[in-house]
Amino acid sequence: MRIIIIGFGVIGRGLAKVLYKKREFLRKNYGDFNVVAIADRSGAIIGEDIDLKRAIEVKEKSGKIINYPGIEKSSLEVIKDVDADVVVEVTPSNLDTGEPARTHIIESFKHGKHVVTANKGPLALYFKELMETAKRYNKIFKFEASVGGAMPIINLAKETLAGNKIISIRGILNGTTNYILTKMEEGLDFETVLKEAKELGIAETNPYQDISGLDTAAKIVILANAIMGLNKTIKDVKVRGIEKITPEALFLANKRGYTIKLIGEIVNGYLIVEPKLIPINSPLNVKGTLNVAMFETDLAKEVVVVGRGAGAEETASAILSDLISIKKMIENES
Ligand SMILES: NC(=O)C1=CN([C@@H]2O[C@H](COP(=O)(O)OP(=O)(O)OC[C@H]3O[C@@H](n4cnc5c(N)ncnc54)[C@H](OP(=O)(O)O)[C@@H]3O)[C@@H](O)[C@H]2O)C=CC1
Ligand SMILES: N[C@@H](CC=O)C(=O)O
Ligand code: NA
Repeated sequence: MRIIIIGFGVIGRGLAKVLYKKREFLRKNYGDFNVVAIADRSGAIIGEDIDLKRAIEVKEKSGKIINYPGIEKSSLEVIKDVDADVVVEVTPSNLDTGEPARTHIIESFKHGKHVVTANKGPLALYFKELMETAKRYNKIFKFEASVGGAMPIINLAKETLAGNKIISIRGILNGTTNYILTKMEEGLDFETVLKEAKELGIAETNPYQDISGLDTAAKIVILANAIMGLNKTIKDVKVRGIEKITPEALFLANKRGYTIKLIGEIVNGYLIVEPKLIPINSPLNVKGTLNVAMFETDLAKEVVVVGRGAGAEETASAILSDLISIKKMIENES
């Protein structure tokens, strides 16, 4: 499989590290996964035998992939010109415009590439358009990493819960805010923990998206559209974040047998994100960067999934599973 990586930040490099580290395991079990181009805002490297280890080192040391050395080529030129099977789109989620990812994804389909993304922006703003474009160009579009990181949720609903009517979903879908609330519950202050979250690489490029609840809002829009057949955008979500939650509030909640969690929920067609009091013994009371989702379904009844919602390797796990799934689909077709 020939792969183009657009975006070489925490997640792009995380995927490159996993493809490098597990290359023998992957070759033995699934065949070859060859990265033939990597692009960031400085330019791109293109080649049949890119040294992923060196590409990661150059990026981490200098911040620019062009120092590999690479060439001054835009992401769009890479998408159009490079022969590849799939584009992995992992640029920042822009929840106002969905760009540059929306254009990257559409141009990938138009130029014969399947797409795997972790980017919530275009999915939360232009879901219907992207799905229709993928269909028009007969391309596969997978985005498991966009909701809950490593936590299986989209593919779980589409495959293992296939045939079920998903009546409601509620859960914790943002690892950064859950990490912050967990550490504040241990007495640490907000600013200290937000700094830690950024250093862990779990926060958004613009962490306001995490704190404000907008990242969670984007994710419940993706779930509503992708697995509940609704047609929503982020503008349909009632959103409140954790800006006003203090260690004192958490302490008082704990004294009464509760904790406070940022909950996203889809129920009766309504999409809501807000901090909620959760009983200490609830399945929703998960810690750190963990995410949790509680499905209510007609046949399987209640289903709860838990997993790490953020992080380089964790998110790369979801991207890799989508890549493997596409590889199997295109090999079965040939
Ligand atoms: N971090 C996490 O745990 C998770 C993140 N995600 C999503 O994954 C995506 C990437 O996140 P993350 O890696 O953390 O973000 P980073 O900010 O670490 O990396 C973003 C990368 O995109 C590059 N980029 C920006 N604009 C362009 C462009 N026009 N063309 C090519 N490259 C571009 C940046 O380039 P440059 O380096 O030159 O600035 C950078 O390399 C986001 O959409 C995020 O929401 C999803 C799940 C988990
Ligand atoms: N910033 C996000 C990353 C994954 O989507 C989070 O903290 O969950
Ligand atoms: Na996921």
